[in-house]
Amino acid sequence: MDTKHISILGSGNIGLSLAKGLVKAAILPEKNITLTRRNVAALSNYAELGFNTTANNPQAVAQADIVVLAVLPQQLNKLLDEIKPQLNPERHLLISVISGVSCQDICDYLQMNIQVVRVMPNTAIAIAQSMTCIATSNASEENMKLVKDMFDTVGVSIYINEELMTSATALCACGVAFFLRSIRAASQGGTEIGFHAHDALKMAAQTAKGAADLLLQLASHPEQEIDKVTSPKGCTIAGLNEMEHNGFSSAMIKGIKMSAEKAGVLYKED
Ligand SMILES: NC(=O)C1=CN([C@@H]2O[C@H](COP(=O)(O)OP(=O)(O)OC[C@H]3O[C@@H](n4cnc5c(N)ncnc54)[C@H](O)[C@@H]3O)[C@@H](O)[C@H]2O)C=CC1
Ligand SMILES: O=C(O)[C@@H]1CCC=N1
Repeated sequence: MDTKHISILGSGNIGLSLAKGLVKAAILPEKNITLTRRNVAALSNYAELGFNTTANNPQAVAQADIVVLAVLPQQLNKLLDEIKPQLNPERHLLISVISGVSCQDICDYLQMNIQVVRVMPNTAIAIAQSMTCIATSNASEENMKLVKDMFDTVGVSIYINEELMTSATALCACGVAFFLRSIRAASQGGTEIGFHAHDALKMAAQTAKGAADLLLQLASHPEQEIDKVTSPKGCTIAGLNEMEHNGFSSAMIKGIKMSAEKAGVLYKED
């Protein structure tokens, strides 16, 4: 990427994961990234690494070409009030990772026609393994490409219609937690049947990684791969059917629907 300066406003879980990913992927050096947080002392480790850290959002915007909005939905309006005087539609590109807030919501609140790209990464961005969905209603093709190139370097990214952004939030961003909980549950099962907890967790995590890679590397369907595991009258189908009798698939589907509904109202709820 040409030497740009990115300011991440609201450097909490996802903001910091993004910052780590950008540096790890050598997209930008620490000195070209400014991290803001109200309690700037909480960023002292990052300051030591060479990131610029401040509680001063307008100053961070003034330094930046790309401004990433990474606060909670209910914290957004106050942040926009604070930075509006510094925003310049000719210069700044806004990237919002905020769930449930449309590009139009941001332009309307700012009363400004500034280019906004909505991006939904997940926390695996810190290790360049994010599934990132990208949408806009007003950004140029050039800026969309710039953002996609950036997020392709820290995982896999796709363009989606903006209307699907809350669905993407549930499936991909919340999804990290869903899959982690299922790995944790598998490890708890493993401990019940004889493995020490740390071994069970490692075994469950590697098994999950292998299962995901079977789909990604072979481009096959889960049921096709499941059929290869389930020997007739065997123990896999016995365990799998027991899980289904207890609502395994149904629980996952209902949870994802619930998260998508909630993601859609986070901004409006406040
Ligand atoms: N955590 C995740 O996996 C993902 C989160 N998101 C979205 O990212 C946003 C942030 O989520 P998290 O990182 O989980 O929340 P978080 O609470 O960890 O981070 C938000 C940060 O913003 C700071 N902050 C609040 N107001 C501020 C202000 N005026 N100036 C500077 N800093 C301010 C807070 O102190 C906090 O550190 C949310 O809108 C969420 O929907 C999107 C994708 C994934
Ligand atoms: O839980 C949340 O609301 C945020 C959005 C997606 C992941 N974390």
